[in-house]
Amino acid sequence: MSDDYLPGLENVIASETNISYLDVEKEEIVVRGYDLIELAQNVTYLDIVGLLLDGALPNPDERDSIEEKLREEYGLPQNVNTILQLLPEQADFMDVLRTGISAIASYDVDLEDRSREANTRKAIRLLAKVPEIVANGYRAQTKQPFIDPNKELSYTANFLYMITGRVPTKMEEAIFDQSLIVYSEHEMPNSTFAARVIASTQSDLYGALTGAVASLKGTLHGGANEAVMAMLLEAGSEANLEALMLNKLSKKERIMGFGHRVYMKKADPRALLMKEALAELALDKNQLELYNICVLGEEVMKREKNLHPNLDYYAAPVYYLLGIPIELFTPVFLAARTIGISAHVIEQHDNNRLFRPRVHYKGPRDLHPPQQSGHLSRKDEYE
Ligand SMILES: CC(=O)SCCNC(=O)CCNC(=O)[C@H](O)C(C)(C)COP(=O)(O)OP(=O)(O)OC[C@H]1O[C@@H](n2cnc3c(N)ncnc32)[C@H](O)[C@@H]1OP(=O)(O)O
Ligand SMILES: O=C([O-])CC(=O)C(=O)O
Repeated sequence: MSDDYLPGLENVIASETNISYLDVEKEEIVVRGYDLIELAQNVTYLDIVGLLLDGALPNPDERDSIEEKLREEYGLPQNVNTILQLLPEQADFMDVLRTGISAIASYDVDLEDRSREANTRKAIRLLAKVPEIVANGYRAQTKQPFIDPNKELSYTANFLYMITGRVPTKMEEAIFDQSLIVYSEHEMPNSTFAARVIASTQSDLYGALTGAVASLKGTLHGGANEAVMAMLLEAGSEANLEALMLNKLSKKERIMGFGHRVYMKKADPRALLMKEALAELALDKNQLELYNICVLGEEVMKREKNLHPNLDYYAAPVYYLLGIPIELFTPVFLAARTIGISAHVIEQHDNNRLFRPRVHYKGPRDLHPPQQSGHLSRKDEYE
């Protein structure tokens, strides 16, 4: 047994993978051989779905076929919608999503089949249904009618439409699609690791994704995008944001949306892309003040802590301007990441080794319980 202990498994290699790798030196997020940022600038989210599931970028016919399969899987069982409606009003939307994903598992006739073909079918089913759980979960909680998926719209436009009730403009659709790509896959974050750990017991994809939802909810991970928006709104102006951030830092509080376990003092390339998207969107929507506030926040953190923004910092205001309710920012992240996590679960099932690490035990040894007189041992009771 190795004696090395690295808290938080920092820099520990936990898997071999053909899916993705963060090459921090080259500032590249390698996804199946491509640079994720270059992909986000040139292809669509459904191309990424094909790439992650099949290992190669789909041609236009193959992409259409993926979209067709997704459309065939649109729709939630009525009972699942009822479950979403029965959750209490104060339910957190990541908990709603976790419940919804857990509930649809029981409707899958392939549930116990771990073959690549069955897992791929499950991944497509999840990709079709998770956006609807996100949208319906929100609509149920806010007492609004559900919006049926619109098969005339692209996968991406339909996702936004089910949330906001409005067909997005071409520009909004393109920016949302780009955000789904940059959120789609990121090597071995806590949520993907959680999913692989679960899958390594030969548990199913739905269970692994459900565990990943719980992981992603935390503010040190996906939950940061909602916390970022809360901070930006609380500030409301550049002057206030600087004061707010300095106050938090003086109290040794973390500023959400900054820092990263792997990038550390380097920039997250995805944040830079979302910053560009924010500039475009802010200009289009006459909201340049929001863009300027964000840029100032970035400058303050660079100056005070030499920390860069991560994806969540710039994705948050982008989602805000797209009209997505703040409580859905992290659920949308999970929806986008469903494909990456599915690819990891499939890879884990294809080449499995049970995760079962050891510990450095630091507790006491050689203690004994008090020997109570009159207390019958189980053996005595049966004699
Ligand atoms: C898409 C995503 O999930 S990206 C992550 C989203 N999460 C966030 O944005 C939450 C805010 N960020 C953080 O809490 C951290 O940067 C993490 C959790 C993402 C990474 O943390 P770790 O790798 O564990 O870094 P660690 O906690 O060791 O921090 C190193 C130093 O930077 C500081 N630091 C790191 N992030 C921040 C931050 N956001 N605000 C203030 N200080 C920070 C730490 O206080 C620490 O300082 P110290 O050495 O003086 O004690
Ligand atoms: O990689 C991580 O640890 C967190 C992250 O940025 C992501 O999941 O997108």
